[in-house]
Parts: sequence; structure tokens; C-alpha cells
Amino acid sequence: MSTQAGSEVKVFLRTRPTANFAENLIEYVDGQTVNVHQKKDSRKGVVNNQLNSWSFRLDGVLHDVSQEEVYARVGRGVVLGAVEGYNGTVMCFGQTGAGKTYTITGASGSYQERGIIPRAIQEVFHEVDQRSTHTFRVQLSYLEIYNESLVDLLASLRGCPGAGPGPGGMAVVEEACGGVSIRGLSLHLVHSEEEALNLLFEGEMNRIIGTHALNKNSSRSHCIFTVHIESHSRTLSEAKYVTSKLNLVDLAGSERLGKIEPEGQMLKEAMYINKSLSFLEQAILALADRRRDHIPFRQSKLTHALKDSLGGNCNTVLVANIYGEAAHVEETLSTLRFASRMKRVQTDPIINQHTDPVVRLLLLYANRMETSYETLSEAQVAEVQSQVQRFLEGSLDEINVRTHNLSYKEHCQFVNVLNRLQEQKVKAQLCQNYTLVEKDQSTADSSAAKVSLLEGSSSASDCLPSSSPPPKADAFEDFKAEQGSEINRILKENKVVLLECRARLRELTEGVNTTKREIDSTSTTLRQWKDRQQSQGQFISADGVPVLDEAELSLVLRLRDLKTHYRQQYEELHCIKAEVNYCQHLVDQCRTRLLTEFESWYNESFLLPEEVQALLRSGGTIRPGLVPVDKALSLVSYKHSIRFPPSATIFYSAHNRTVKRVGQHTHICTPISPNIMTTDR
Ligand SMILES: Nc1ncnc2c1ncn2[C@@H]1O[C@H](COP(=O)(O)OP(=O)(O)OP(=O)(O)O)[C@@H](O)[C@H]1O
Repeated sequence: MSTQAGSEVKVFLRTRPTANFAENLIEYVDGQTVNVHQKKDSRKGVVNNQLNSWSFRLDGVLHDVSQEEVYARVGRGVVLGAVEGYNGTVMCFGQTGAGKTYTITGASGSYQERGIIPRAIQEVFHEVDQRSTHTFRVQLSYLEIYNESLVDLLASLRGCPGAGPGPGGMAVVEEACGGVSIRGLSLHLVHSEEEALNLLFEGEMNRIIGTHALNKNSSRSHCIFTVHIESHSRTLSEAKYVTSKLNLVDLAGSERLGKIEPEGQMLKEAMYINKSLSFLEQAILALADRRRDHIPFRQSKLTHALKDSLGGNCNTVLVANIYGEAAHVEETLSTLRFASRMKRVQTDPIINQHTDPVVRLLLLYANRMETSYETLSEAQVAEVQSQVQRFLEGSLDEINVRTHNLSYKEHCQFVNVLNRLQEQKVKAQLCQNYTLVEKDQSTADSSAAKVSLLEGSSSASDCLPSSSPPPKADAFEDFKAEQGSEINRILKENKVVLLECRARLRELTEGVNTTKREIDSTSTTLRQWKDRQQSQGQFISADGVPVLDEAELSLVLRLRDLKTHYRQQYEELHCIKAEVNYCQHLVDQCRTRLLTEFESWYNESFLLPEEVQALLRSGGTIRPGLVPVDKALSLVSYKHSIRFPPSATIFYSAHNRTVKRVGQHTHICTPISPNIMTTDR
């Protein structure tokens, strides 16, 4: 099993550009050292003009650098490692508005300013194309953790309409190998960079953002975009294959409550954010202390979900984002303290290598037949595959591929394979309860990869309540009748208005069609009348002017009225269509809000550890949450002056498709002819 030399988590500092950078307080020494000076607090009775100073040593300082350079220094190594089979994590941490989302995702809609995720996607598919000796399977998932609720940002793309995360809802579950996975989170198989970008933009549209004093598009949640990579050798007899998980994490911004005094929903969100970040700090402190053997991962959804991504078997890189103005020096200090703790965490990545039981079985079978794997006939391969398939489906109790007279060594191998398949069978049965968006089931092993055999043990966590929560369907009915009654009432009202609008749209469409038919028939009659007149000769007045007869005149006037009426009706139709779209949008927003609120309420009422519940109690009763503001509305102004490289077309076409699909009235960007290449690939 290959390993990369164990080392510490890599930590970089990145600054948000500002004209008021506090040069006298923040000092970059040699590209790796940051000195921070802070005035002593006069309220604490200390002389005001004295300074406290701290020095932090990091792996790099990214001040005034392009997105491309950030990716090259922070992301590329981790991404290439993931293609090789090493787990990787890139995580952005810092105060609200410091540039975490800009770093990890980039400025939506701008190719030049795209962040680490789109660049990582591009790199992965570039590598897949280059490595012709292997076949790759790339899957994506996009998880949001909002107020201690797990949200699938790609749920709108689930394969089967109406399929939810299953009766148990979404949960972090521990895997037999020590890793974690998210039960109920949809996994999407992608075959190209563009398909992957489509999913990224789709997820971005669904993120919960709010307006904050320091950031008008502030992420109010933690988001984890994961690229799952599996690679098999094209050599048929090679039973070994590798898998890896690349987590790209945008943490919600830490903030001092006293500074901006949020209230209502904002306060509740801030409390959840700060609490989960403080649990993250506790986990990091424990990880950095080599004498500790218990790491409190299960204290929050965030730490639990990141259990296998914060060091250990993972190449981990942290970007500490700061907003280097004097007013934020305290936040800068606390970000740097977090960063230097994180830097002490050990990593010990290994290539995640597995053995494909089907190939193993085929090798054994070939041995028994005294032939080689490569010379097995199609019928022989099909026989083994069919047995495995039926065994996994449960219609065959035993696998028997001519395994009589096995040597002791072969017998051990056979038992191993059977155990592995039995494990898969159990997992596959569990999987049936959950949605797994799998279009391609060609690799039997990966079909069941997301559900832990230790599922039972996760509920035995010492932090989780012991009594089992009520079924979600029942709880949802209760919620709609009580805490969620107001938003449910609004949803119902909006639905009624939507239905009325749709009825008016139908009526008007019929009216427009009737008028159009009348126009056509009147035009025909008028044309026929004119033809007849022409054949009979036109009647001319005494002054020599052609005279219309009364019937013809009435037809002309009728046609004019009909056309005026048609125009009016058409305009009205246009308005009512916009109205229907708007109402539909509101209904969708209400529905999302009802569900988000329900998830928060359900978690708070039944799933949260008692200590967290106690903390939230002071935050007051449940209030309707923020309607997810569509990030498309905040899409940046596009830089039409820039000319793009060909790869930008993929980026823009994925972006535009998502925006159009969601039906936003937003500025859609169009790539300009790719004449001049930038330095980006
Ligand atoms: N390096 C940078 N270059 C240009 N603009 C930046 C940079 N960093 C941040 N910004 C801008 O600053 C604003 C805030 O950045 P961003 O939304 O990424 O912050 P954040 O840390 O994710 O905040 P929050 O925690 O509130 O979500 C955005 O308008 C972003 O475009």
C-alpha cells in the first residue's frame, strides 16, 4: 500500500484585497511569516499606545495573488494526489466576508475568477484523459450543513422524482474502514468537465445565503463539495483498484456577535455557525495533541462529516482567509491562531487500494480451469458474473464456481472473496433504503460504497439522544399544524393564487387563439372579396377615386379592430405568463423554506445533543428561516472586455445552462470568441 511521507496539514494565508490594509498592524516577513500587532486595550487599564505582537509561521502567504496562483499553490497537489488514490481536503476558514467562497468557488460566472473547485474539476478530467492505462469513475456530491441540518444541494437532480433521502433522513455514518459517509446524500456520476460544472452551478443555486453587514452574499452554512474518484487498471486480471475522496470545503464565516449584533434568524444562524466552528477548533486541538486518543468528532455535524478529512489519511490544506483592515484585526488574530493549531495536525495519507472480488473470483476460477484469466471465454466470465450478481441480489445463496479440491491458499482466497461479497450484499440491501444516483452500475463494488456496516454504532454515539425520533412523515404533519403553521398557510395561499393565475393564463391563451382564428378567417374573406371585385372591375367615384363598397369597408374595419384586440390580448398574455412564473417561484421558495424550517425543528427537537439544545434555547422559538436567496441574482457583472481560452466555453456553457434551467432573469454571460489565450489552461 503506497503512502506519502507523513507531514503536517499545510496552511496558507489569503487576504481579501482592500485599500485600507492595516500595514502597521499586519506584517508579512518572508512569504511565510506573519506578524500581527494589536493595540493594548485601554479599557483593561493598560497604556493605550503599547502594542501586543504575535508571530505566525505558515506554509505560504497569498497576498495580492491571482486565483490561478492560489490554485497552483494550494489545490493542484491535493487534486493530483486524489487522482492517484490519496484522499484530499482543501478547506477555507475565516471571518465573514474574508473571501472563503471567492477562494473555493470563485466569482460565479467569471472564468478568470473561478476558484479552486472549477479548477480542480478541470484538472481531474484532464488527468483522466491523459491516463489511458486506467478507467476512471468520477462521482460528485454537494453537502450543506445549515443550522445543524444536513442538506443535499443536488437533491433537485435526484434520479427518481419524489425520492428523498430515505426514511431515516440524512445522517453522517461511520464506515468499516474508519471513514465517514453521508447516508442519503445523492452521488452523481459524471463523465466530463462540463457535466461536473453543471452540478457545481446547480448546487450553488441552492445554497443558503443571506445579507450580512460585511458581505452582501454571505454563506450562512458550511458546504462540502466532494469528488469521489475510482480508478481501475485496464489490465483485466488486475484485481486491485483505488478510490479517493476530494473534499473542497467552504466553511461559514466566524463572527463576533457583539460586533454586529445580529437578531432573529441571523442570530440563530450565527449561534449555530459559531458553535460548530468552536467544536471544529476543539477537534483540531485534540488532533494536534498527539497524546490524545479521543477526538470529539461527534459533537457536531460538521466535525463528524469531516472526521476523515482533517488530517490522518488525507492530504489536508487549510486556507485561512483574512480581511486585513484595522477594524478586523481581532478576527485576523483568531483566524491565524486557528491556522497555527491546524498546522500542527499530522497527516498520514495512504493510497486507498482495494481488491475487486469479482476479478479475484475470476482469477481463482481460471486457476481451477488451468487456464489464464485472459483466455477465459465470454461464457465462462458470464457464468461467474451471473453467480455474483444473483448472490448480491439474494436469489442465489451460495457461490460455487468449481471450487472443489482447492489448495489451502486458494481456499483462504475464496473465503476472503466470499466475505467481501457478503459484506457487499448487506450494504446493497441497506442501500435500497437510500437514494443513490447511480447511472452506471458496472463496478459491483462501488454500488454499495456509501452505507456503513457500522450504521448501528453511529446511533450509539454518546452525544446523540437515546430515544428514537418519531417518523419524519408524522413529525412533518405536526410541524405544519404547529410551529410551521404560518409558513404552511402562506404556502397554501400562494398555491391558490398560482392556480388562479394559471386558470387566467389558460383562458387568455384560448382568447388569443380565438382572435387569431378570426383574424385569419376575416383576412381570407377580405382577400376573396377583393379578388372578386378585381375580376368585376373596381368602382371609381366621379372624382376618379376608387370606392370601397360597404361590405368590404366593414371587413377592413373588423380586421383592424381584431388586430388591435389581438395585440392587447397578447400583451396581457405576456404579463400573465410572467405572473405565473413569479407565483411559481414564490411557491417553490415557500416550500423550500417550510422544509428547511422543518429540518431545523426536527433536528433541534429530536436529534441534537442536549448541550446544544440548551444553548439554542436562549435563541428563542423557531422562526421561519431565510428564504434561500438565489445566488444567481448576485452573479457578477461579466467582463466582456476579456477574451477567453477554449476551455472557458465549457465553463460558460455549463453556467448559462444552469441559470437558464433555474429560470432566473439574470444577466447571462456569453463567452467571446476565444482568440486570445490567457495563461489558464
Ligand atoms: N481575493 C479576492 N479578490 C477579489 N475579490 C475578493 C477576494 N476575496 C474576496 N473578495 C470579494 O469579497 C466579497 C466577500 O467574499 P466572500 O463571499 O468570498 O467571503 P466569505 O468569506 O465567503 O464570506 P461569508 O463567510 O460571509 O460567506 C465578495 O464580493 C468577493 O468577491
